[in-house]
Amino acid sequence: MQKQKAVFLDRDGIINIDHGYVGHYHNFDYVEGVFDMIKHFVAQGFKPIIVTNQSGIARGYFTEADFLNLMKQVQDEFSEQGLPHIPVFYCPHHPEGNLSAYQVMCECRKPKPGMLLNAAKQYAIDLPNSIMIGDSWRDIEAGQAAGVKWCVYVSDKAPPLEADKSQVYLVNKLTDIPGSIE
Ligand SMILES: O=P(O)(O)OC[C@@H](O)[C@H]1O[C@@H](OP(=O)(O)O)[C@@H](O)[C@@H](O)[C@@H]1O
Ligand SMILES: [Mg+2]
Ligand SMILES: [Zn+2]
Repeated sequence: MQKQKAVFLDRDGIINIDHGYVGHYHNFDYVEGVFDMIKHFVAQGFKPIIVTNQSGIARGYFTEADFLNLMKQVQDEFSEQGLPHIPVFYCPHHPEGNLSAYQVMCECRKPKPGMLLNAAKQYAIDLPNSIMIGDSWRDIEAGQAAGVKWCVYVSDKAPPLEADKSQVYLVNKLTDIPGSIE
């Protein structure tokens, strides 16, 4: 099967403003410019895929059903905005979660690359030509561990002192992401 390059997208802080454990659509505010940013990468042949830590589920702040319902509404908005369906890979776990079913040291919670590797298997993704965009350094580490070509760190916070900043674009906000990344 022909492999395709992906743009892996963090959710909270990239798709929506990270108000902290956003589990319901009434609290879901889209980041300015996010639809155009995704359209831009789609036009360049990247398959958008969301990879998101959702420890709010393990912490009992909202249920997995709440999350899935929220993401259905987000997909409806993507479609309204002329975007394709965007696959979502999520990690509901946390090692200190309150709900035992989700209280695990899993392989999918970023900075581990599990969600990106699963997506790559499921969608025949060309990881060495893919991109990871996130607002937390753990997103960048997940992308680097998965072997993507470039990462984009969207934050006004500096990377950690010991960070490996090779192949990472550092931008303050989404609309500062360069038009072409290679
Ligand atoms: O940015 P993504 O991966 O899409 O989702 C992050 C969220 O699950 C939450 O992740 C939490 O981190 P902990 O999971 O508590 O370490 C905090 O950063 C919250 O502010 C944030 O809303
Ligand atoms: Mg985030
Ligand atoms: Zn997990």
